[in-house]
Amino acid sequence: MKVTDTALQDVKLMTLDVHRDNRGYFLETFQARRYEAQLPGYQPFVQDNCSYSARNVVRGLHYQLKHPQGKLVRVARGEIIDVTVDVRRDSPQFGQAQMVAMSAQHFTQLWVPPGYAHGFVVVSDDALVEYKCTDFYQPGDEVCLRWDDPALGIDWPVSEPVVSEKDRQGLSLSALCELRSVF
Ligand SMILES: Cc1cn([C@H]2C[C@H](O)[C@@H](COP(=O)(O)OP(=O)(O)O[C@H]3O[C@@H](C)C(=O)[C@@H](O)[C@H]3O)O2)c(=O)[nH]c1=O
Repeated sequence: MKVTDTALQDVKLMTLDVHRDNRGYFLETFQARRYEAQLPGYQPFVQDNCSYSARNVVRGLHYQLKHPQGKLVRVARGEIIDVTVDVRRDSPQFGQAQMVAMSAQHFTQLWVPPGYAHGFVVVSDDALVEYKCTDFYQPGDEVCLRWDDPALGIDWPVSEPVVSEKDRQGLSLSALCELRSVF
């Protein structure tokens, strides 16, 4: 497994080792000892998620305030542009966002540590996104950062986004700063 730094501290892009033979291929998508050694802020995973989306679907940007989740994200089918935003209280890179292209074809995986908001847009006909989480889903603790807040400077590669009602109601980064001061 090759681990590559990204523009955001502690967010890592992995390229998985693929073992091919005449039957097809095999790959390890998680191995506790190896990931523990290589992922900053690693904690054991307690939940596995999977979402299926059509082209132009935007999900995010989500995080949990009191129970932040680290996420190990993999695209099992299709292609996405993954977006992470540092929302860690007191972080010097607070509010910084980055886009990372990920596809099933390239066998990549992204480590999004606790304290980062996460989302993605589907840029293929459809996409199956699987991710492991280091804490349980707690809807009452979830914060939704508005995906298209201009303050984030994210140039989403989508002209007709399909967005949930919840995500349309997301908070701006400045509203988040006010919320931050409460906790
Ligand atoms: C996230 C989640 C949702 N749900 C339910 C709630 C709701 O009825 C339905 C759809 O939920 P959402 O609209 O929040 O799904 P979605 O927009 O796909 O939410 C996900 O977005 C990506 C970007 C992430 O990073 C994830 O952590 C998660 O927040 O599934 C669970 O039961 N468990 C979960 O862990």
